Amino acid sequence: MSEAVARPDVTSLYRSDADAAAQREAFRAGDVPTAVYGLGRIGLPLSLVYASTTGEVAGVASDRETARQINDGECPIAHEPRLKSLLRTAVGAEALTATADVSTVAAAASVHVVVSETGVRADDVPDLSTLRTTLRDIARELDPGDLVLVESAVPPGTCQDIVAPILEAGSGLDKGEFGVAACPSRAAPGRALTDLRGSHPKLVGGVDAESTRAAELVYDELRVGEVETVPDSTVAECAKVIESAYRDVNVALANELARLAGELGTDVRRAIEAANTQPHCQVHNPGPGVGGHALPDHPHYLAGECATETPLLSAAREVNEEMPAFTARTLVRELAAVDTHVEDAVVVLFGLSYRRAVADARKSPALGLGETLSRFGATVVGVDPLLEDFSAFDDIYLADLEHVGEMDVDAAVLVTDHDEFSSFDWGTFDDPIVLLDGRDALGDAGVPDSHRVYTIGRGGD
Ligand SMILES: NC(=O)C1=CN([C@@H]2O[C@H](COP(=O)(O)OP(=O)(O)OC[C@H]3O[C@@H](n4cnc5c(N)ncnc54)[C@H](O)[C@@H]3O)[C@@H](O)[C@H]2O)C=CC1
Ligand SMILES: CC(=O)N[C@@H]1[C@@H](OP(=O)(O)OP(=O)(O)OC[C@H]2O[C@@H](n3ccc(=O)[nH]c3=O)[C@H](O)[C@@H]2O)O[C@H](C(=O)O)[C@@H](O)[C@@H]1O
Repeated sequence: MSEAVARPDVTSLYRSDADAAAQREAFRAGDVPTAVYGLGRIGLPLSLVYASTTGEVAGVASDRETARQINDGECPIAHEPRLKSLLRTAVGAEALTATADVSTVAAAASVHVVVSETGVRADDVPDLSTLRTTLRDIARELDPGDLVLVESAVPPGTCQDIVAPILEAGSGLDKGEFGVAACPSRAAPGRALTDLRGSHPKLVGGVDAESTRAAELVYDELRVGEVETVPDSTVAECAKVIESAYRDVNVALANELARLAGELGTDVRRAIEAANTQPHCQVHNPGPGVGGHALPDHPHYLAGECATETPLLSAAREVNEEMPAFTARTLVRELAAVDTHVEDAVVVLFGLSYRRAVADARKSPALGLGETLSRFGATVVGVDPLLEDFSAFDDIYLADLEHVGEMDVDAAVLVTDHDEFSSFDWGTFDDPIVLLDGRDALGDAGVPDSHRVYTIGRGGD
């Protein structure tokens, strides 16, 4: 008869005496108590990935009602494939327990995963206030051997200069008694679970080598995809915001080129497509603006504290921020071409969220476009079949997709290319209208010849 082998008692990972195999086994078995702080668009899917790996995770929600919802198996995040069913399974198996009681969870956990929201203030200075509060809560309960993993996007240097000092000050521990690593989330809403599991490598960089090692071990267990360790936490933080800056600059190039379409008298989208057949050329798509919390904010994280100027990043931001106004001016010109003054016009914005397939209006191009057209005197109506929170749009009228075709309108702007619009029958607008396609996505339903069409980057009829 074989004797049962006692599992070594491994409850924390940083500077653990146990060998790597025992640490991995303990982590997978749920013996290393883990907490995820922030159950939002990224935190909730991430906590479920942790839960399905370890069988036991505590999730900290912003308030009791959200915690109750999650514990009842109700999913507060919509339009995220497989999230609902995974949540029900995890809650049913008691693999995820949500609470708003940060202290109790922090006291019990030895791996602390921080997914608090970060952003910029109105003056574009990075706003880490929620992250700091979360860290102070964790610090009060921090024990030797604990590991703090920062998934939030942050300015380079944050783990070294802000996270570790807050944890030291609040815990009375010294650096080297606990671990800290930047493990920035690179997941995109709409495919969060797939991305978190491993569509692309997970970047992991610690404030010291032992933090990197322990963080690598965690993500190796969590993911089917590769884990890429980088020299330190600042490299990991920097890489994350470089990705957004690259995309912002690239889209700015596309938008600047698109603005030349009229004067060049050519289809710039087609030219970009042709240029991109050269593998070294990967120009992105022009559009009515760049929104969300990543591309507009992260360039400010990169150089905000540096004395060296970054004119390219600033110019890209300016070009992209100007796109809603460019779109509004283009619409005014197209309306004038059919003898309609903008102040007499009813204009419908199709898509209010910042990009396709998300229910999120943060920094959406539709905000600036709606404001500008309203300021010009137009009556602005918005339609978005995905969005649930329209509070940012209190100065425009709202309509639903089923009935908007019955309205008497002068123009429509396709701001966001939600799939739901691809089968919209533009012929339901009986009278000819101006149709401004911001995304080159008018769909399969055909556009009656009587409508006047202008596509950003391609030009007009
Ligand atoms: N949404 C996205 O596309 C991506 C976001 N990220 C980064 O992930 C971080 C989180 O972003 P999202 O999930 O989009 O934010 P979110 O706003 O959807 O979720 C954050 C949630 O966590 C709660 N929260 C924060 N700290 C908490 C604490 N200590 N205790 C309890 N609740 C707490 C907030 O109240 C909020 O409900 C940000 O730094 C963001 O830059 C990274 C990749 C993609
Ligand atoms: C390619 C991708 O999905 N990048 C991520 C990005 O997600 P985000 O939701 O901000 O989407 P995005 O596709 O970059 O779009 C941002 C904005 O830029 C606009 N946009 C984007 C690409 C393009 O060719 N043209 C364009 O106008 C979009 O319409 C949107 O308004 O930011 C996420 C984040 O950091 O929050 C990051 O994790 C994701 O990997």
